[in-house]
Amino acid sequence: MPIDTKFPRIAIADIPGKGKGVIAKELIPRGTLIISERPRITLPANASGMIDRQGLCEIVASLCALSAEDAEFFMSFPCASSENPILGRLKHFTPCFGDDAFGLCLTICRVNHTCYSPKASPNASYVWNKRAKEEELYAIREIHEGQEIEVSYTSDITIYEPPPAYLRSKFGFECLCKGCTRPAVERRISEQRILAYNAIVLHLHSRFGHENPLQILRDIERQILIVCEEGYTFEIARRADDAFELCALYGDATSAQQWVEICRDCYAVYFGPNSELLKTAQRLAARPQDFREWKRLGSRVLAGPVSFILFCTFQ
Ligand SMILES: C[S@@+](CC[C@H](N)C(=O)[O-])C[C@H]1O[C@@H](n2cnc3c(N)ncnc32)[C@H](O)[C@@H]1O
Repeated sequence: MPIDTKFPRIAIADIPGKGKGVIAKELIPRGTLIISERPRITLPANASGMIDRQGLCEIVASLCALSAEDAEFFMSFPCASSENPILGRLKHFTPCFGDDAFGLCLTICRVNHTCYSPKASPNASYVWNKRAKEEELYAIREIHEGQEIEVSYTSDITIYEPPPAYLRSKFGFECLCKGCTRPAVERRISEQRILAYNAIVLHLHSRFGHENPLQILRDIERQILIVCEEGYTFEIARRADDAFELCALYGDATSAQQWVEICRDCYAVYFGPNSELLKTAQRLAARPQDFREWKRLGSRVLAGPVSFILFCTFQ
């Protein structure tokens, strides 16, 4: 039986094989702020890697200050019998809050992980709101009533390591998402494609000014198509940012503006209205000429995004 929370659009429910999870109680449109939650406990970031005796004492003191209800909630997180009952549970609370702390949010920490894959990918993302000092969870896709809300615990594709190994070593669980439970051959194909993608984007910037920029833009479009097929929707923003830079280096205001509008719209959905990335993208969309290296490589008409990229961006 799902348990209601103080956030009206969601409930906590049992998810087969994953313990508890968060489900939508109603249709949640893309871009919605689903949860905004102040951590009950915050700890310095260095405590998240190696917790020493002093760190453990601080954690225990913080846990003792929880209300009986919150303490019970904390204890309901999964912990293997071989693990320390506090440290084993704390590993569920590692999202970083800003650069300097990690914390325990009682509801957001119930959100399970899914890898990016052609079968399924995250429908939500979390972000730390520095001003409000709250962790926020945004819907990055439309989420249907009854659907599980899932984020990725491994967001950075450019330091790609096959997610199951990373999850095992960092969080100590075997991932049961739709991507990881695909046949091995399908997973291997995806891994090869992502590795090839990483190799190409790693050298993208060093090609600027040395190769035909139209060819580079075509390569960027091809890479965007690959990541869309593999479910890594946020990569669209990263590559659109590269394309924006290239067009701005050649002083093509129209194309630069179209590319940075993609970044702006992705950041708004992924990071909410307060993000610095969003503000920068909004500023550059209004005046691409403010790019710090505007026209450094000359003056040339390039190309904006083709329609399939716009289509992928708004899925
Ligand atoms: C942050 S907690 C999420 C809430 C947790 N399911 C619970 O019952 O409280 C992370 C833990 O949830 C489980 N989990 C999350 N995503 C999973 C997945 N894709 N496959 C299997 N277990 C998962 C693992 O036990 C993991 O250590």
